[in-house]
Amino acid sequence: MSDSIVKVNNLVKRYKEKIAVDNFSLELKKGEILGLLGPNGSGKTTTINCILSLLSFNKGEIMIFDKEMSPKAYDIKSKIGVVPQNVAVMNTLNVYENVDFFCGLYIKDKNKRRRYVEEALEFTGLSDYKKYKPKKLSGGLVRRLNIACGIAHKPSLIIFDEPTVAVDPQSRNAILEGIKEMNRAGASIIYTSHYMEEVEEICSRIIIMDHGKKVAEGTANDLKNSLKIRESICIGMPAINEDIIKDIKGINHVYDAKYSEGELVISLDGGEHNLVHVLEYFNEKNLPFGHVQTKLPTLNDVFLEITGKELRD
Ligand SMILES: Nc1ncnc2c1ncn2[C@@H]1O[C@H](COP(=O)(O)OP(=O)(O)OP(=O)(O)O)[C@@H](O)[C@H]1O
Repeated sequence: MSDSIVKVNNLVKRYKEKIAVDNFSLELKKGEILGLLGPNGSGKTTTINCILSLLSFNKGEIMIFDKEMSPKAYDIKSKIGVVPQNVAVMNTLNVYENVDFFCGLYIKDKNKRRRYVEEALEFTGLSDYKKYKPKKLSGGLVRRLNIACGIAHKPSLIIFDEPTVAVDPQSRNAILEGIKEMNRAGASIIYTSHYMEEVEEICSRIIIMDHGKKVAEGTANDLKNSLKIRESICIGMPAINEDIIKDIKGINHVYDAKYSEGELVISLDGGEHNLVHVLEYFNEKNLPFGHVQTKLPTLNDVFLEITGKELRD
């Protein structure tokens, strides 16, 4: 078997006139956490649902564990864990029974199943809530239950579709740590999100989507290193004249300098010790200034440079 876990080739999915996924390809290799990052409506969930054969598609090919995926490929499905965007648990069952139900779809041996359910509850921090019905849990704990149900059968491929939407910071951190732990334990993971900080924190590789298309792919560093602007320096100033802006534009590696609303923003295309050079100039000219802040590029800057718009909602 190759080390390819999921391979999507030239996927096209239309909803009537609307093209939701447009010739999209991806490959998840063994041991990776692949991040699918894109704004709302960019096609992430549609792609995931096509990968899982929950949706039919118009064109393309989907291989999982080197086999063609199809709605009846039960041998493949038994090795996949899914944590859907919309919480999918049963309100009439308590926490333990929910996890036991989902685990029981794949694990028939009762003793093994009991152990797996206990491990999933422990892993998601739900051991103290076994008897609780979902309606009695906080939003963050329900999300953790959703995860426990998706991963209890110890799948080797796990797909998370925006698992931290509307989750408090403590549960969010627990979820992200848990995902890293599952990966260390051997699971290969696809993680969709529109939160760039999360994707950057946990993913070994990132694909950025927009309008159903792949617009960029690489590690977070690859993507940021591809930018023209590599650093920005923001300096608070009461006023500035055009000659000074012209001088600053002449400093080594300065790509642009703009002043608005009491702040000068200097963009740089590389170099080292840029702040020192800029402040030396300020000193030399005896220019008054307030706050000074340097900013490194983010994945939002990558998205902005490629698409001309912000990744954030
Ligand atoms: N059942 C449907 N019928 C018609 N259009 C749909 C349907 N489901 C999704 N779409 C459209 O397809 C596009 C992609 O949607 P999708 O839900 O895959 O995006 P997403 O990146 O997962 O967004 P979100 O983060 O909001 O879930 C959107 O324009 C959406 O409105």
